[in-house]
Amino acid sequence: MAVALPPFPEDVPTHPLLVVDYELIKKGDQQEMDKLWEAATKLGFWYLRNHGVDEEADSMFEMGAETMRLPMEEKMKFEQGDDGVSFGYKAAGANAVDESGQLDTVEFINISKDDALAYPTAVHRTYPSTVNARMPNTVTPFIRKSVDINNTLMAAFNDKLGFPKGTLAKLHLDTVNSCSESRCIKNPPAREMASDRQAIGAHTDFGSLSFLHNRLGGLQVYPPGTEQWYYIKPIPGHAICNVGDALSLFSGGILRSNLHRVVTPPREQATHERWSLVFFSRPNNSAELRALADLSPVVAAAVRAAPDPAKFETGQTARAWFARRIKNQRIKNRTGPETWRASRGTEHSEQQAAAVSAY
Ligand SMILES: O=C(O)CCC(=O)C(=O)O
Ligand SMILES: [Fe+2]
Repeated sequence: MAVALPPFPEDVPTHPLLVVDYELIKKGDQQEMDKLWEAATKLGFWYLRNHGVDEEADSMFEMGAETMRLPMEEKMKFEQGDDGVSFGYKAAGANAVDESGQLDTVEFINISKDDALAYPTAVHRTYPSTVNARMPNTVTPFIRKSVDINNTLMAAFNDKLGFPKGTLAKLHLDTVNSCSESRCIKNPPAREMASDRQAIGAHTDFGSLSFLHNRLGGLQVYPPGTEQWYYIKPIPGHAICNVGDALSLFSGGILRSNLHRVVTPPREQATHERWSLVFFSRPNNSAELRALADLSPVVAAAVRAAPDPAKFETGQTARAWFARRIKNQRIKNRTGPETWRASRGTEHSEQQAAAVSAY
């Protein structure tokens, strides 16, 4: 990863994101809070600067590279399986990227927050030696800092949404099990695959907040009110944050969980390996995914104004929602287009259909 990477090209369709300063958010700066709110409600994506996690992220990329270099046979001992569990290793081609069953091209290693915080006790599962070796000095510190950042952002949303203090915090505890995890992702250079392949298919994130680090382009969003995919340009020192389904549901749709995907990096960047790193905050496993209208008049009004208020009553716990989505994107579980449809979250069905045919 020490190789110099070609710059992100100027001539591809790119969507700007608001830049939120984490230090200012921590200080409670009102203008910065307003910017965060605008970003989270309109597009659901923003850049985060001054987050202080660059060193830990670099070490996580090293851990990822060491892990992906292990023999396939070794990695497969830690494979995530087909039962809706995400923790562990996922090989390239294990997931569908669309209704037709095209295969994804990324391999990744997912490490549970619960396992990292309790290490060396295995709460959910064990990991490859390359992960264990870096658990105390790399993985756990990265996860701790990421949890802190996501919790701080969630506290800001909590107040703007009109919830009693600590409402979202209680739904995202470190003391109960959740599907929260870190993910280090490797996508091979384009010469090793057809360049029109999707690395990760169009999706909304399954949990509450995602904190993403990438170096090369390839991430694209499908903004509301458009009918096109746009690249998000990676900017050094800027993480990319986005809202997932759970926060969108808790907030009665006020916070936006937007459709995105990963494709081959643009132009000259395509011939390079693409690495990315995410920390996903997800609710307590037992949390029910529904609009918390009883806890906030703001959310209650949003639900009343929604064209289809019933969609905020999922009848599913965070754990069940997540397992359903993971399980139905696994290619081994595919029976037909209905399996892909069963893997969907809060994606707008019309927007989803337009996005897939626009590819
Ligand atoms: O690799 C990226 O830039 C984004 C990854 C992503 O969207 C995901 O893993 O959910
Ligand atoms: Fe995502």
